[in-house]
Amino acid sequence: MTIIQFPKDMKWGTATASYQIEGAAKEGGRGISIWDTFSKTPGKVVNGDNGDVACDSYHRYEEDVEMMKDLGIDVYRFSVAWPRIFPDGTGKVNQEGLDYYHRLVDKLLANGIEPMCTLYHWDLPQALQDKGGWNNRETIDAFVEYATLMFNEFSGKINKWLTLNEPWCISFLSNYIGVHAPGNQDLQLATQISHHLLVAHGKSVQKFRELNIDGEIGFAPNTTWLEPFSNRQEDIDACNREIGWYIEWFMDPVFKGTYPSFMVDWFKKKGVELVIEDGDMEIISQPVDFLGINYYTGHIARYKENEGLLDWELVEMNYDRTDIGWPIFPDGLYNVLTRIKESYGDVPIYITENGSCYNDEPENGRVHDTGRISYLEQHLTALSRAIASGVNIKGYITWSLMDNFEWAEGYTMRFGIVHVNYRTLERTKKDSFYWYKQTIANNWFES
Ligand SMILES: N=NNCCOCCOc1ccc(-c2cn(C[C@@H]3NC[C@@H](O)[C@H]3O)nn2)cc1
Repeated sequence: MTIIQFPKDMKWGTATASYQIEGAAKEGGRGISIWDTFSKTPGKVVNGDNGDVACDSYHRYEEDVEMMKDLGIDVYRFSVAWPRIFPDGTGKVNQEGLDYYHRLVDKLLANGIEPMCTLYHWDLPQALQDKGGWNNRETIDAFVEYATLMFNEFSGKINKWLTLNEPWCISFLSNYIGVHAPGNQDLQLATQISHHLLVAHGKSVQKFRELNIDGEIGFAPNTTWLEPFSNRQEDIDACNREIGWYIEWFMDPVFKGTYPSFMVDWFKKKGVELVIEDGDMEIISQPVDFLGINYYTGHIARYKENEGLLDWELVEMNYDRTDIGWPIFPDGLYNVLTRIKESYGDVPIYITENGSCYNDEPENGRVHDTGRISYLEQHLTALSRAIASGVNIKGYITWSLMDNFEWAEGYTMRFGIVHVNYRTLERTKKDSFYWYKQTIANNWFES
């Protein structure tokens, strides 16, 4: 047996997001989001599931914070529903919305848990989408207005802020691949949106500095890893294009002030013409205090001419898979983190999402999610290797505290360390909850 030990100042946490857990979609003055619209569009979400009730965390947040207290976490990463604050996206502020997040944050602080707030986790006010959404540069200004209000309202209570969650999902998954809201399938549109998102990120960081807000700010790109099937340059290049679509496309602008030329050239070949206004890249490359990294899975791949957007295909290597079908590929987490360190230096990193889908159900009041424990062991081992190789890891935040609305998969895919009965809303701590609790208490685990 091996002891996997973590640094003494390691922070441990859990993550959720507003649309996925809150419910109360028509309460407290909340406006409509693009996920309310998308989930109610036939065929978009499995079983026609939606976030009207979800985990009802809007009403049950006190119980949820008490579970976090029992878990012993240092930090809770949640997101704010923009439509609860600005029901029309901009203009009139909804005080009931602010009051809800004050109740949540106050409960966290009273229990010694640090709030980490994600400002945008995909639930754009529909009113803004009706005016072009992220393709309209006015949405950038609306985001800065929203961020400014939140910075001022919660200054002194919230000290860790994330501007955007998974800009690759917001832009490409939602506007090119089209499986997330608003469901467009247009590469030019998606690429331009990715740029507007980065400008919105940079402008809100600028505002954070101007307001002299006490705390730290970053953003949370999602990442993936493709291992080349051979050492042929065409296989290596193909894998670098997919990895670069998630990592360099979003991190080079923030940390280097430019888009990666190998990706710009590739997108240009696909007919994309990015419109960059004077000053955009200077705004985007505002220094951040930390980087959130989300990682779930990786693959083996090789070059295949004219295959998909980036000319690669999967090579099936019969890796174990979680219940959502994603290969279990912990070395990918190590590879992503060391690539980021090599490219961008000693930027402080929180793993802001890492977790697995296992759909185990309760048996006699227990949920024996052994697969999730194994996934955590493997990925925390990879994380400890990255720390040993010098990556500046400040904390690990697992996705997710509880089962919740998994976007296009609805409630069919469970990522929580706490089981949720969606009929009764009863919470049941899974075996992985108790494993994670012990790991947090020890700051080590036996593998
Ligand atoms: N690359 N080419 N793809 C081609 C075809 O893709 C089809 C589907 O793709 C994807 C890619 C990525 C995801 C995904 C989901 N989560 C989990 C959430 N993270 C934020 C939090 O809210 C969690 O719920 N993270 N990532 C889903 C679907």
